[in-house]
Amino acid sequence: MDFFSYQNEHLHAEQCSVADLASTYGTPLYVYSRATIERHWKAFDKAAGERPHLICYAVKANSNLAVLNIMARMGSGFDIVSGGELARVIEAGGDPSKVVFSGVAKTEAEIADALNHGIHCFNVESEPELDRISRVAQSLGKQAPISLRINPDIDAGTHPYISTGLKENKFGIAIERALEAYAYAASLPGLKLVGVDCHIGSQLTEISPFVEAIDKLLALIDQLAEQGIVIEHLDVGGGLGVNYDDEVPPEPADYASALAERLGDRKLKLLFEPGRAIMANAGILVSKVEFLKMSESKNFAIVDAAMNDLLRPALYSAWQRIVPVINKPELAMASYDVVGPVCETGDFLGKDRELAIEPNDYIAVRSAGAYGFTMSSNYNSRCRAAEIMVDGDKAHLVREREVLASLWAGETLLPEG
Ligand SMILES: Cc1ncc(COP(=O)(O)O)c(C=O)c1O
Ligand SMILES: N[C@@H](CCCC[NH3+])C(=O)O
Repeated sequence: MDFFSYQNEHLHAEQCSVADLASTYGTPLYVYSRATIERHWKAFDKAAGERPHLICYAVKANSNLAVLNIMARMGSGFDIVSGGELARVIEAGGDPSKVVFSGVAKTEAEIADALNHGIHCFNVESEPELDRISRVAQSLGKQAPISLRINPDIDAGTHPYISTGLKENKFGIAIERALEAYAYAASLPGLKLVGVDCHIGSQLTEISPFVEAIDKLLALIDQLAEQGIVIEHLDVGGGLGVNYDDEVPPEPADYASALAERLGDRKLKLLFEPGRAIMANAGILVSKVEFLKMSESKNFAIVDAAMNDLLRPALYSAWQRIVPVINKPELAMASYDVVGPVCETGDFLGKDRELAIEPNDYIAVRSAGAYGFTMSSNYNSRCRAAEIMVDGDKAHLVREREVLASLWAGETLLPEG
C-alpha cells in the first residue's frame, strides 16, 4: 500500500489532502508520512530476523525531531556524524547507548560529549583518529568502544559523489592496513575494540557489492580472531537504494538475508545504518507553480521551491518524479523544465517533464524524504521550507519557518543606537 496516493484525482498523504496541507501551511512544504516511516523501519528490523541486530537509522538522511522520535519509539539505534546529530537524537528521545558515531573528523569536544552520553560505538575512520579518541577517553577516565571503518576498495556502482568504498575516497581505513590498525588500536589504553564497520556508498541497486564487501570484512574478522582480537559486531553501513525512477533495488529482506547467509554460524551482532531506504519514499516536497514561461525552444514551470530546498537534482543530476497535486485532465500536457526562484542556472528540480499544470497549481516532488530538508540551505536568503508530519488524518507542523520570518515580522537586526 502506498501512503501517498490519489483519491478522486487529489494526492493524499495517508488520509490528508496534500492540497489542503499546502494551503494551510504554505509552500514550499515537506510532508512526511508516519505510517510509511514505520513500515520501512520495521521491514529492516524484520529482515534482520532472529540474529542479534541493531538498526541504526542514519540521521543525516532526515534529522527532523518528529522523524527521530518515531524511530526512537520503535527502539531504533542511530548513526550520527556530528555532535549536533547526537543532540537531536537525545532531544527526540533516542537512546544514546544505541548510537554509533561515524565521520572522518570528529572533534575532541564531540568525542567527549559522545563518551559522556555513553554511546554504543565510534566508527573510526583513520589511524590518527584512534590517537585522538584514546586521548580524550583517557582524560575522562573512560574506555571508548570502537569499530574501525574499513574501506574495502569496492565499486558500489553508484554516483561518484556518493560512492564511499573506493581507495580514492576519503572514508575509512584501507583494507590492506586493517590488521596493523587493529593491532595499534589494541595497544591504546583508552580504546575497547568491539566492531568492524564499512559503508561503501549510497543508492546501491544491486546486492553484489554489499556481498563482496562483507566477504572481505569476514575474512578480516577471522584473521583478527587468530590474533586474539575478538569482534562482537559487524556494522554493514547503509546504502540500500530506493526507487526514484525505474530502478528496482533489492527489498530489505533479500538484502539482509544475502548478508546473513555470508555470516554462517559466526556469533556476530549485525548493525545496519539505513537512511534513504527508510526515509526517501516517506516524504514529498510540495511547491506552488508561480508562472509558466513558454517559448519556442523551452517551457519553464517556475515554482516556489528551489535548489536551496532540494539540492539533489542540482548536485547529482538526480531524477525525482514530479506530479501535480490535483490531476486536471482538462489541461493540455506540455513539457517543462521545473525551476525555482534561485539565481543559478543549476536551480532546477526536474528537466523535460510532461505535466498538465497551470499557475497556482501545486506540484509534488516525490521521494524527497531523505536528503531533502537536511541538505537545504538559506541560499539567496530564502526561508527554509516548513515540515509536516502526517499521522492518519492528522497533520502536525514539526518545524517552524526559520529566523527570516521573524525579520519580516519587523524585528531589527542590531540594537538601537
Ligand atoms: C557512514 C554512513 N552510514 C550510513 C549512511 C546512510 O546511507 P543511505 O542513506 O544510503 O542508507 C551514510 C550515507 O551514505 C553514511 O555515510
Ligand atoms: N546526500 C546524498 C547521499 C549521500 C549520503 C551520505 N553519505 C543524496 O542525496 O543522495
